[in-house]
Amino acid sequence: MAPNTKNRKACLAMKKLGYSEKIVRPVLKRLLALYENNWLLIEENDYLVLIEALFDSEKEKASVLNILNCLYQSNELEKMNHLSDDDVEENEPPLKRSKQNSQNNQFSRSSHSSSPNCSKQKMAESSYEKLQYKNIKLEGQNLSKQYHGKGKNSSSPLSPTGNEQTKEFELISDGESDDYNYPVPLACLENNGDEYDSVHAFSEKRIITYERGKHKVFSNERGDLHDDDLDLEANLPESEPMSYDLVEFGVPLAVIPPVSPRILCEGNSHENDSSAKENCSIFPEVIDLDADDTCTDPPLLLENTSDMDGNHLEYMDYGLSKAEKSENNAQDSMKLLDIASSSRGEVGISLIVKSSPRSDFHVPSLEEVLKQVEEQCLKSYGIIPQNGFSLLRLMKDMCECFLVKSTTSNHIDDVGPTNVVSSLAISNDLDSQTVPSELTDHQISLCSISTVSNGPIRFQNLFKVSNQISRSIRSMHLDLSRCKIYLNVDVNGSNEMDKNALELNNGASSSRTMIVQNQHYHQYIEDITKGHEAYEISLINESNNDPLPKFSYILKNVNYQSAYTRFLLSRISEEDCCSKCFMDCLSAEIPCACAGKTGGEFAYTQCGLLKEKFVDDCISMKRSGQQQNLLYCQDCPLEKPNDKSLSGKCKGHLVRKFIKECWYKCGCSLKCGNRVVQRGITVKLQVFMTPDMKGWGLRTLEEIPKGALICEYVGEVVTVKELSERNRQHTGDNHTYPVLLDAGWSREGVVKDEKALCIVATRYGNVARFINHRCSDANLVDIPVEVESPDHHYYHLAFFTTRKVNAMEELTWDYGIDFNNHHLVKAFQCQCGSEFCRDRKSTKS
Ligand SMILES: C[S@@+](CC[C@H](N)C(=O)[O-])C[C@H]1O[C@@H](n2cnc3c(N)ncnc32)[C@H](O)[C@@H]1O
Repeated sequence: MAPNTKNRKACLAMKKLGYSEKIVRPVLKRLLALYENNWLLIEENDYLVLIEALFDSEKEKASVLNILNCLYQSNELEKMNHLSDDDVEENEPPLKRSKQNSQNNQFSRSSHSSSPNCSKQKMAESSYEKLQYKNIKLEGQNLSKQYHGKGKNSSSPLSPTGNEQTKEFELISDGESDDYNYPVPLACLENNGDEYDSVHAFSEKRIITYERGKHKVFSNERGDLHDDDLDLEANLPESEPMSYDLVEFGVPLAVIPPVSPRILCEGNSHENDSSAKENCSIFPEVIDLDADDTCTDPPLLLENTSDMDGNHLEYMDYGLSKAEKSENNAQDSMKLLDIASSSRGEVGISLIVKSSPRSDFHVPSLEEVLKQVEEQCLKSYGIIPQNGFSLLRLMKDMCECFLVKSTTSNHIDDVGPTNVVSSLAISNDLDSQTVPSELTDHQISLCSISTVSNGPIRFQNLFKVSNQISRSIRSMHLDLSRCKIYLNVDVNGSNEMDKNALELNNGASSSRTMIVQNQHYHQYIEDITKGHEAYEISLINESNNDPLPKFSYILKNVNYQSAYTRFLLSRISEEDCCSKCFMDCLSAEIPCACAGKTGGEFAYTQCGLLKEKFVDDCISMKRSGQQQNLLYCQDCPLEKPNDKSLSGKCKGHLVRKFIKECWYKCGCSLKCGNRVVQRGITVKLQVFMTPDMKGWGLRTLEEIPKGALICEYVGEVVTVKELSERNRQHTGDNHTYPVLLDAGWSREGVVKDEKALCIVATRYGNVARFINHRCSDANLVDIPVEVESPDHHYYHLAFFTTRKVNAMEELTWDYGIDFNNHHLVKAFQCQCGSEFCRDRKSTKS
């Protein structure tokens, strides 16, 4: 398909969601530039990235609107009065309008009272509100009609309680959406008779529709709303035999692949790419069926030039179509961003900034520039600081990416492993205070070359990476963040080395481990999450030939057949939620209701770590828990699932400290007080084969401070009954350990085994499924986090560090196993190696 047709298709698809072509085109153009005209990425998941980008651009517009409202006073925008509603509607997509309506209602209330004199602003706001209100009403009707239609027609085995679902939905759409700004996903229900054939996801509206076989599944990001949670097995046609393979390849609900991920797999043979792929066939690569349609224009050769060592560099221009280029060229003869690689595998990023001549030009400190740009990025793109965003990281990622992309051929053998290790070891010599007199192959260097002349100023950054890296990027993990960057300044021809050497990972000079792994491993996967997590999580096996773990990576829990985790909004009382929270609660004078759960104070510090005392309390409750903090239920579901004849005498459940996340009703997510169990991992982690018989394990490649959130334990939510059923049927899962959600039993009385829940991450899970057990002195502690549930029948489990963890340390948590008296699953023989190991059998052996 020609790009033009693709353009049209995209605009049409967006039109269905209420975005006019006028809005879509510029956003699409930006995306195409960003994704290097890779339509596949844009079309994936029914234009998910485009929808997200549209939301983002709408957000920006909303803030501009606020500013405009204020400018109103100075009459500068008087003419805006003449805009008709139709004009506004044309530019405001309905999806966005309903959301903005809710937010606007909140803000306008306060602004009315705080600025009584601003009458024009008030006028603008109230007419805006009217407009918004009109829209949400209409959409609400639309939605319930659509939904009821679906409910009635659906014969999905996924909906065992179809009536209930309709009831739940009515409750939300009729009464509460207005009050609580419930982001009801309207437009995506407008199916127009077309079948959904893949995952639909809306980042803001948080709806995902997913169809498997003939069934449609609707859910929002919080998993709380309507219709069916994923019923993995019941959802398969009856004629299809239920096999694990089917499950592994199925796309579970809530898996929203943001981009088509690229997996680098290493087989035993480097030459044979296809065999490498086979090795990781559990993570099937996205195949570009439409390959002919993608823009296949070869990269444009802009100029040939040489690097500092006189090596030939090929500069390529990325991201702009020919038409855009000529358009740009008319205004600007200089290219903005060039990436170059030399025959020796060096990579250079060149950023050219044109400005008018200035006599006071001086080369600024690189640190200052980076800091300022980072701040601007955080503001402009709504990046969450906790996610560890840094410009250097971005540049590093870009270089790595470039190298990976440019070295998929078979040149790996060019450089021997010993060679690589030794040269990198030199580059990582952070002790050396002397600035090298010349840049060598094994240094990563960022050079700033500026020439002051009467003409425009040319400012160029050049990022050099050694050729060895490019050749062997697939065969080792290279952590560039531990290298130094030297700023080399060349002003008016006089070459002066700046003393301003920077380390890429600010202030982490204490951890000087260069993570270079030997080439003789059996398996390597660059990113087991396939791009789902914020950071790649690699997998490496240097120890044996064990098969790769078979599971599907998911970002949030999915419900297996009978597990019930949907909660009605009406069940959450006002004092238990923060319906009015929209800002950063942590800086509010009075903590919001969520803090009530953690003694009136937020569990987190301003910088997002758990407060030290809170961590310590959780650790000590857990450690002493085995003896003291146990609660006993009358009729314990855990003690009798396999054998009904057993007494069911409770062996005690641990009392837990809970964190309450503050986003259920207000949807304010990370901005708000207690941080949401964050799905993105903020440190680089690696799955590795443990040398001590524990199977795969998880380690960190970076130092982590105490109290940092690592990840949530994500998997299938199953009832205790279902779990024991599975255990009876299937014995093949050697390395699996379910987590029992048992914290609510003390308050709720008896929970029947049909209702009691566990999280199992054997077939579906996230990175937490690789975290091994360590008795007592583990470096992680699991803390229950209440998000949507008003009781403790269902909750999330999040892992936080109990102390500072060094790079390359294995991450472990205490499963709380009583090795002499195990509950649902047979305990393994503990190999944790802790001096406090509770498994007496294994400490003896
Ligand atoms: C949640 S999984 C952890 C990942 C697992 N090692 C794997 O290879 O997939 C739990 C399983 O890992 C193994 N395991 C975890 N901690 C262990 C330990 N301290 N000693 C021995 N085996 C352990 C057990 O087989 C357990 O059932």
